[in-house]
Amino acid sequence: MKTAPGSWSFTRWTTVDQLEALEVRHPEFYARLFLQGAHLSHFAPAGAGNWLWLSDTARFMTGRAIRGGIPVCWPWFGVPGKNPDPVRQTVLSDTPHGFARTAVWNLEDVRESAQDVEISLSLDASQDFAELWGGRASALITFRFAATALQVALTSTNLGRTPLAFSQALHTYLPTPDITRTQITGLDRCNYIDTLDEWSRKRQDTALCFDGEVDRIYDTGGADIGLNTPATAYRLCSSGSRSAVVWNPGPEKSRHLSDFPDTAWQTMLCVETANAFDNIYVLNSGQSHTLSVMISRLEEHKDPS
Ligand SMILES: O=P(O)(O)OC[C@H]1O[C@H](O)[C@H](O)[C@@H](O)[C@@H]1O
Repeated sequence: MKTAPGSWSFTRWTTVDQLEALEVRHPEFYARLFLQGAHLSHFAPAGAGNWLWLSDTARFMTGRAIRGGIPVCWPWFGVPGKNPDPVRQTVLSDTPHGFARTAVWNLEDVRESAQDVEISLSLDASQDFAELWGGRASALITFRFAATALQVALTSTNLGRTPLAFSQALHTYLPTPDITRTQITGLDRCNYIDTLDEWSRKRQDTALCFDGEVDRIYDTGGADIGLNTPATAYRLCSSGSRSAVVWNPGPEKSRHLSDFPDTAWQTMLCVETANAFDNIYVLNSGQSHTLSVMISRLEEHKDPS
């Protein structure tokens, strides 16, 4: 059922510090979605805590990326200079992760039912970002919240006359009670770029465990990814994605990160649904591409160790 503003049953506008957000209080789940960055900070089925990690020192300020939740990195991922030529040539800025995560998106649609809520936001990147980027494109993002899963789908459309290259990520921050007892499955036998070892190419032979800083771009070919923490297990099923970025800043880098407590690396990690480096994609004029992830989680369980 599509509903107009004012007739929403579960969704309402709210303001957090300087930022406007939509808050969904559905009997089955809670969510908070900021217009700036199309940034989801909270998703929690009834009776559960936030499935997403959000920094205790996150700031909700105009033009500032929120530390935690799901930042949208678009139309480029990472440092522009590290992107392959077709992406780098379009970028006119040094800013990492594109402009979408600090741009104000437009509300397109809210659909509510007894089972789920869907919210769509759009960003027109055809003119306003000309100082930062040489492309002309639009982005449409749809969040679908339900008791058992969170789904995010980001569609990019090339509005220009010539082919346009993109890198991108749904930069999901997830919580763990203890990063040293956290494991990622589904990446074994995948090749990856180790950005901490001069961007050398390596192969993952086992499940991925953490014993310090990790910053890697995996070639997943679209495989599902599992995350096992001492408290629970997540499953991330993607489509339109050929990369996964796994990031934990470790103790040293944490001290220099904005809006990030020094010890927070012990209780978070990012598993990013992406198309990056070798897996950038090029859209012809008028063509669209959708990147999506569905995140589900087991009930919290007692630490087995
Ligand atoms: O600090 P930010 O710009 O939000 O970036 C945070 C992190 O994002 C990604 O995971 C990159 O792979 C990391 O190299 C980067 O440090």
